[in-house]
Amino acid sequence: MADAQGSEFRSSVSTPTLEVDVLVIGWGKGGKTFAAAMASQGKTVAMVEQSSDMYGGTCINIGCVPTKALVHEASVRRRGDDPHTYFTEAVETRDQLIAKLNAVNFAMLNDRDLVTVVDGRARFVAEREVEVEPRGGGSGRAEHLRIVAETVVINTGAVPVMPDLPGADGPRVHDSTSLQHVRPFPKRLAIVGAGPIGLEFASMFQQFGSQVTLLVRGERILPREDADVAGAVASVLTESGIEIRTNTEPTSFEDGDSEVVVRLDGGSALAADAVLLATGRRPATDDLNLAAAGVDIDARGAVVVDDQLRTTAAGVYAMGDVRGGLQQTFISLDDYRVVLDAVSGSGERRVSDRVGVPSTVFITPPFSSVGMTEGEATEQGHRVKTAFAQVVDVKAMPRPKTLRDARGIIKFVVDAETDKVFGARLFHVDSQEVINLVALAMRAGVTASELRDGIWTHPSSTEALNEVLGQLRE
Ligand SMILES: Cc1cc2nc3c(=O)[nH]c(=O)nc-3n(C[C@H](O)[C@H](O)[C@H](O)COP(=O)(O)OP(=O)(O)OC[C@H]3O[C@@H](n4cnc5c(N)ncnc54)[C@H](O)[C@@H]3O)c2cc1C
Ligand SMILES: NC(=O)c1ccc[n+]([C@@H]2O[C@H](COP(=O)([O-])OP(=O)(O)OC[C@H]3O[C@@H](n4cnc5c(N)ncnc54)[C@H](O)[C@@H]3O)[C@@H](O)[C@H]2O)c1
Repeated sequence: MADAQGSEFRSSVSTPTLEVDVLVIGWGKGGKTFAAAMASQGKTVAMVEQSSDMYGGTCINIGCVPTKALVHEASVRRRGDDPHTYFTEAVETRDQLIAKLNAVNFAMLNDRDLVTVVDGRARFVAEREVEVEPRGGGSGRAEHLRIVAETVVINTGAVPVMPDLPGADGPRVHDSTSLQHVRPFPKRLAIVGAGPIGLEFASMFQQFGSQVTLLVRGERILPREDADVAGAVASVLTESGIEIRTNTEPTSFEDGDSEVVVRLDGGSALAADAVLLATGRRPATDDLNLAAAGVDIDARGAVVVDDQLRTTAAGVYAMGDVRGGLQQTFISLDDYRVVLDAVSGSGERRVSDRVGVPSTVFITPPFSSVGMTEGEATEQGHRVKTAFAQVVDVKAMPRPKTLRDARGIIKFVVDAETDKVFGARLFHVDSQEVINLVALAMRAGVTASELRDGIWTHPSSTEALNEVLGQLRE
């Protein structure tokens, strides 16, 4: 019997079975795009998502978009605004935006005749066969179901790594999701970990009015960056009022009547109103019973894939955070392109084709990077030319001054022999946009001289290229 969505149902006394061409487990960026593409090709598709709060995935609901909405609200707060009231209103603005995006994402798949949205948690019971434990409260199909498919995509994302320390499960200790709705607003916030989440929340909460202490395990933040670049970022954060404590990590969290005390190795302690554990995210594979599907995972729990994102089981692919590698939305999206090509294209696109992958950490101003650092390029034996400029000194770049934020630096690392760009670090307003231009130049083999002599709009942050790339020295 075919249901309204065109998928075949086999009813047994025990559990009804849905047979589809394509099963996507988890509403991540890559998976949802793949589901829509497959339906456009006339395939029947089942999308299983464990929470209606997550239609659209991490990025839309708890990751990139809501945090960047909060980053923006924090950056336009005036000094006189009461932090508690201002934060409460900012969270309401965030919530309204996210509710809309969640609904749009649900409709984007659910409105398609060939797609069945299933509300529940999927668990493999055999090769390309899952059982779904239903979850109520959503708008999709919520019933105990088996789903059998020809092609399966695992797109279950990642979950926070919470250190196994006494008190880490206390009421004032948060992950990046719960801190977005923290009540009351924390006057003092301690953040453990200085990856993208730790840095972004430190910058954001400092601007909302918290006294932020950033606890860094190593000797400095951004340990993989050149020392001049990492030092410039640390200086701006420190000058904005964030306390950065290096070479330290917590040993326990003691919850009291009105505060939490963070005990640190070395014997010192820190009192705070809230703690953020920003200690990394690991692939969400624990409950998938992947062994039943013949899908291998590595020591970190990531699904093992080849260069075209095939798992160790025929017909089963993995995309995004769950397969290890860079945890970024645009990587999940590019994973979709690789799998689409493997399933229904020329089959030539590969993960290893990627060149010049940019990224931005959304502190204020944003810190954007692409390609190699100076240290990496010289370690590889290249002769390099570099340029390093303070944004405030770049005369051909009035844009940051018009926005009243001329903080930051620009660094370029260029091949002294070919004039091609090895890498760039842009730490200034608009850098999240300019870095994409530099990445494209790297991919297309555009030289540093061509970027230097480019015609760019005025006043824009891109204009910095005219001046800074004129300062390259060996
Ligand atoms: C606070 C924060 C800020 C971030 N900011 C940025 C940023 O600015 N830019 C950027 O590029 N990246 C950012 N990231 C990273 C980015 O959000 C992720 O890399 C990206 O969303 C991963 O997408 P994905 O396709 O792997 O899956 P996800 O979007 O994580 O989706 C996985 C889905 O699977 C569901 N699921 C899990 N298990 C099951 C199961 N068994 N059955 C059914 N459903 C299941 C989950 O509920 C979830 O909806 C941020 C992350 C966080 C946490
Ligand atoms: N703008 C963006 O692109 C963006 C923003 C947010 C998150 N993300 C993605 O989300 C993922 C998770 O971010 P994250 O910042 O949580 O992870 P991360 O792995 O980048 O950083 C975690 C940090 O916590 C430290 N740490 C771990 N355990 C610790 C402990 N017990 N004590 C002290 N320090 C400890 C680590 O040394 C590390 O510096 C990242 O991979 C990132 O790509 C991206």
